[in-house]
Amino acid sequence: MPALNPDDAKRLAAATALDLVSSGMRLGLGTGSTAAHFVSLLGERVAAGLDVLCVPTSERTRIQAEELSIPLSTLDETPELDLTVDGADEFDANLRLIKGGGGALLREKIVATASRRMVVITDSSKFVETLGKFPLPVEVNLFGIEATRRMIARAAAGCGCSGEIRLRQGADAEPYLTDNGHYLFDCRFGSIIDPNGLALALRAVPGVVEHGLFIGIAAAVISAGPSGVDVFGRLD
Ligand SMILES: O=C(CO)[C@H](O)[C@H](O)COP(=O)(O)O
Repeated sequence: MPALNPDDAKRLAAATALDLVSSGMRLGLGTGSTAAHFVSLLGERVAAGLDVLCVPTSERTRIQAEELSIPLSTLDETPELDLTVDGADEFDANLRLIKGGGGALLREKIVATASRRMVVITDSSKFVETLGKFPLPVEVNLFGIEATRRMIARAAAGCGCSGEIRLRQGADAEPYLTDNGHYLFDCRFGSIIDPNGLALALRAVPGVVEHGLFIGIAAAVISAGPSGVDVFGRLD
């Protein structure tokens, strides 16, 4: 097989996930460049007659899906979904993920958890032995963020956390605001030896709305790279 560049690999993973979709399904649509490939390919299938109803995980994805005339719903109208397909910033062999690089982790986690199955699509560079090279996004309420930042650092004692507020891209250096009106801390914990323990500790901080550790949520990861497609977990 000829070498794949990362974007081709993302599209290949997305195309593989599309095989899991059939008419009548209610789908969660992820956020990010890999998920955007899936939405684009899904749009082609919808134009050819595929009948699906989709819940987007971000305004960005909603706009893309709307432009492609993909039928959309909200989680309030459609609270149970068959399948969510989304990207990830990192995954390990136990299907644990870091998500939120695109800023949509809260809706992504709500939508994925409301789905019978979550299937992750990535290029193979996202595989890690130990989570934590990618800074963990933590969505926080705007009230008392310095206090919250200190509590996160204490909660992650031993991880050597330094959390930085994510800024909008561009020159204004204003904090990035999520679709839900919150800030994000990008937390450098180093190697996350105990993801379950860290997840529990973060949830115990009152100002933390949600964090980007997805544990026990993904059923499978479709990872595409130079050697083709690898599937971690089960697709059925
Ligand atoms: O979690 C996410 C958005 O919040 C994305 O799925 C994650 O950042 C991966 O993005 P990409 O597919 O662009 O590499």
